[in-house]
Amino acid sequence: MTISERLYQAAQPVWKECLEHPFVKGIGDGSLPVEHFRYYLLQDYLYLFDYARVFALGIVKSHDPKLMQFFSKNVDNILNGEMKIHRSYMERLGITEDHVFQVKPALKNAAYTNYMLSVSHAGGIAEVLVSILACSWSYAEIGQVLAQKPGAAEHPFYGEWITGYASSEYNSSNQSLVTLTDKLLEGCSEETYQRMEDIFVMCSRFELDFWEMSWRLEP
Ligand SMILES: Cc1ncc(CN)c(N)n1
Repeated sequence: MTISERLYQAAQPVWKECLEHPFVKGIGDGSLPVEHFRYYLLQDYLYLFDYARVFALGIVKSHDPKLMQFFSKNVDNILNGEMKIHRSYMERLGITEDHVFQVKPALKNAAYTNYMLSVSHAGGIAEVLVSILACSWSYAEIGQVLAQKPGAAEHPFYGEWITGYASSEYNSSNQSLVTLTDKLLEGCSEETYQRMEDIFVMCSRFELDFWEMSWRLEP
């Protein structure tokens, strides 16, 4: 098995809980109350700024110009790509960016982003990659699974979120992270792999926490 296949298998029990979470199922069948999604949208917009900072640490920690360009492109993909989904919903919900910046990150949101930033500051490129990979990959999987539900991608409100994360653009960006992770960690010691798996599974658990936090509208 490749490194990424081992990581994927290690996180499957948690990702299965994410796919079965009522918040995620509510997006898939259109039953999610909009106020829950509104809460999630605000928290996730704040989250993505820190997520972009983790990618920026990849630039700081790289000595290979090609790697710096890779991480720089991903910072742009978030700030000017993925966040377009959020800005579109903000417009539909009448939320200004000024309002978003008055919102405080919820406890579990701050815990997640500070964990990713902490392991990435302390570690090297590999730690940066595996801390962002659970985020990127779990959403690619959720997007693909929800898009296969009859009518889900056509839902007048949640369809845009589903098609965004099921898009070939998002999935090819995710695949580039998977490929780079396998390349950088190929032949690593079992001790190094275990350290990476611990980070990947921890971030997967934070992903599940983020859905639960959004379902319960937690402060
Ligand atoms: C909490 C979270 N995790 C992952 C993603 C997908 N980049 C996201 N937008 N938000």
